[in-house]
Amino acid sequence: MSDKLKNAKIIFVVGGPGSGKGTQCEKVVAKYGYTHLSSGDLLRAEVASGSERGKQLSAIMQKGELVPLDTVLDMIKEAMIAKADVSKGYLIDGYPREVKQGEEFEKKIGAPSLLLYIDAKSETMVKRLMKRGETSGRADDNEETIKKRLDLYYKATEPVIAFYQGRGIVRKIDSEGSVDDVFSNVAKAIDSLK
Ligand SMILES: Nc1ncnc2c1ncn2[C@H]1C[C@H](O)[C@@H](COP(=O)(O)OP(=O)(O)O)O1
Ligand SMILES: [Mg+2]
Repeated sequence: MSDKLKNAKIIFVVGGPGSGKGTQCEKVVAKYGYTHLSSGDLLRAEVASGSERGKQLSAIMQKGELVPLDTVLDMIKEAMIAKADVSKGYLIDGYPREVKQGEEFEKKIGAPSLLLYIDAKSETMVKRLMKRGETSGRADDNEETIKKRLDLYYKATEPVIAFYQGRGIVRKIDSEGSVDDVFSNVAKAIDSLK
């Protein structure tokens, strides 16, 4: 465990692609002063840098697969430490994608006090992603890759939710409603932490 992050408040934000994780996290940042770290955004930044590591990541991400665990975790940890002095807490968005990732996170960084499970129907997620794809420029926002990402989500990530349910830290948030309606429930869950 890292010293600088010893007392950090950590929230895992888990949900399918297009469920609205990023959208809700931005609102939490604005209201609570948390630091939002999206593992996907960190990885895409690495790809954009043109580094050798970025090139390898790019190939994996275009196929809709998961990148190696250590790579993601190192990037998250570096980003957390960089914000340790100013952050009220951390939203870890899109991670853990599988149970093993959660276990490694806890070994290297610390334990989450809450898991926000952003839940939308798969038709809703597909619809939102196709719309996002019109402007996002994301290589994985296309019909074929979306389908793979959803399959992988149900297979690998749903067990993550079950795992943390066992610890009693999961708050399930219905994400079918408007952005503001969803956020009012997100805010309740975060308020319940204090
Ligand atoms: N409650 C909501 N209602 C309608 N559209 C929403 C929504 N939450 C998010 N969206 C839109 C914004 C994006 O274009 C798209 C995916 O949202 P996102 O926040 O990028 O999802 P994620 O980060 O979970 O992949 O859906
Ligand atoms: Mg996102």
